[in-house]
Amino acid sequence: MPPLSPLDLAHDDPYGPHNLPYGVFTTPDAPDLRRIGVRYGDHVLDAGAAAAAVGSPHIALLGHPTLNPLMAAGRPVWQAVREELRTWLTESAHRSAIEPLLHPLTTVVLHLPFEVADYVDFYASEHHASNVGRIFRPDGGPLTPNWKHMPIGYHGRAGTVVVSDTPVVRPRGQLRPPAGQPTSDQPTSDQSAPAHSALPLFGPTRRLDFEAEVAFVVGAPSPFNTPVPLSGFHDHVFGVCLLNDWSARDIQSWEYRPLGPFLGKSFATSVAAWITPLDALAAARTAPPTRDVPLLPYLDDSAADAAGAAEPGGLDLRIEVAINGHPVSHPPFAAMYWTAAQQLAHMTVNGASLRTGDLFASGTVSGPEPHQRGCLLELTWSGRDPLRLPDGERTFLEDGDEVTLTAWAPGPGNNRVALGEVTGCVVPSTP
Ligand SMILES: O=C(O)/C=C/C(=O)CC(=O)CC(=O)O
Ligand SMILES: [Ca+2]
Ligand SMILES: [Mg+2]
Repeated sequence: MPPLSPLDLAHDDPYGPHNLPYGVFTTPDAPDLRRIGVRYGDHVLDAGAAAAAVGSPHIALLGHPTLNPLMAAGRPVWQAVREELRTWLTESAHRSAIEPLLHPLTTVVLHLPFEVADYVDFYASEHHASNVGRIFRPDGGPLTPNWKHMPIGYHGRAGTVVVSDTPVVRPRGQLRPPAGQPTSDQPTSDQSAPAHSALPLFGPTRRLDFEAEVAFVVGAPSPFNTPVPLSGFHDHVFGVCLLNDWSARDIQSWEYRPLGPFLGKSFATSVAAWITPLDALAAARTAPPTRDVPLLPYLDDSAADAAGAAEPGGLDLRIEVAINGHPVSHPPFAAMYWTAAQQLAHMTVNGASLRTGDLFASGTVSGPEPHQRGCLLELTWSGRDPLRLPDGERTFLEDGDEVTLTAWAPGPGNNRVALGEVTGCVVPSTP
C-alpha cells in the first residue's frame, strides 16, 4: 500500500480545509529563509512556493517572510487567498504540484509570524476581574465603578511578544518591603503597603503566573480620527491566536498603583505560532452574556444581535491550560463579558488609528467555576489553596515548569477548529 498522502486527512481533522491557519517557518537546510506556511493536518504548506507553482496572483503576498503584507491587504484579499488555498489543498487537479510543498510539522521551525505593532491587553472577563479585585483590593468592591461601562485595558510591550516555545526567563524586580507587614510572597492585599521608609526587596519573582488569553491581530489599518465601529471588526481583524500574558504577581502588586501593570507583565508575552483566520471561526460565533447595565451607543451590540446581523459577538472557544502536561483549567471564552469588536471600537473611539500588526488580547479568560479560572492567582487564591499536580504542589510557577494553552472551537458540521497551541517553559532568573 502506498504511504498516505499528507493531502488525505481524516474527515474530522481539526486542521482540515475549514481551518487553514497561517504561520511563518524555516527548514533546517535553509534556516535564514523565512516562509509563510499554512497548517494542514500535521503538515505545513509552503504557501509562497504553492502560489508560484500554480501561478497565483497573490504570489507577492504569500512569498514574503512575514504575514504583514497579507494582513494589510484587507478582507476581500484574505477571502480570495483562503479560497485559493482550499482549492490547492483539496482539488485533484493541483495534487501533484502541491503535495511536494508540504513539510511535516516536526521538521520545521516556527517563528513569530508577524511584526507586532502595538500591544494592548484587556480585562474582559467579569469572573477574572471580580476575583482579582477580591484578592488585590479586598476592602473595595470586586469591580471598579467603570468596569461595566467600558472594556478596561492597558498598553503592553510589543517588543517582548515572543512565539510559542520561546523559554521565559524568571524576571527580577522590586518586591514589596517586608517592614513588619505581610510580605509580597504571602497571600495578601495591597492594603498592607508599608511606610515609605522601608527599602523594597529586589530579586527574582516568587509569584510567577500565567494568564490564559485569546488575542486578535489587526490586519487592515485605520486612519487617525476615524473610530472603527462595531461593524468594522471583520474588515480590520485578520485573525485570532492563543496568548499567555506571563505575570509576576509580587512585582505587579507593588508597582501597579496608580498607573497599572508595568514591569510585572512586560518581560514576556507568548503567542501561538498559528494565526487562525476569523472566517474559520464563523460557526463558533455566539451571543455574549447578558449585560446588566445599558451601554453607550458605540459599544452597544444588542441591536446587532437581535437583528441577527453579521456582527461577531462572542466566540465559543474552549481553552485548556496544562502545567507539565497536566490539565489544570478549562476556561470558556464564550463567558467573556466584553467582545473583541467592542474592544476594537473602544480602542479607536478617541481617534487613535490602527496599524497592521496591532495585537489586542482579551484579558485572562476565567469562567464562573473554580476549574475554569485562567491564572494561578485565582486557581490557588493567591497561594492559599495550592494545586496538587502529579509532580507536586504548586502555588505559583517553578523553574522548569512548562505551561501550555490549547483550544478548539465548533467548526462546520461536526468538525472542530483547533487553535495553535502556545507553550513556554520557565527558566531560572539570570542575575
Ligand atoms: O486588577 C488589577 O489590578 C490587574 C489585573 C491584571 O492582572 C491585568 C491584566 O493583565 C488583565 C487581564 O489579563 O485580564
Ligand atoms: Ca493579562
Ligand atoms: Mg505579559
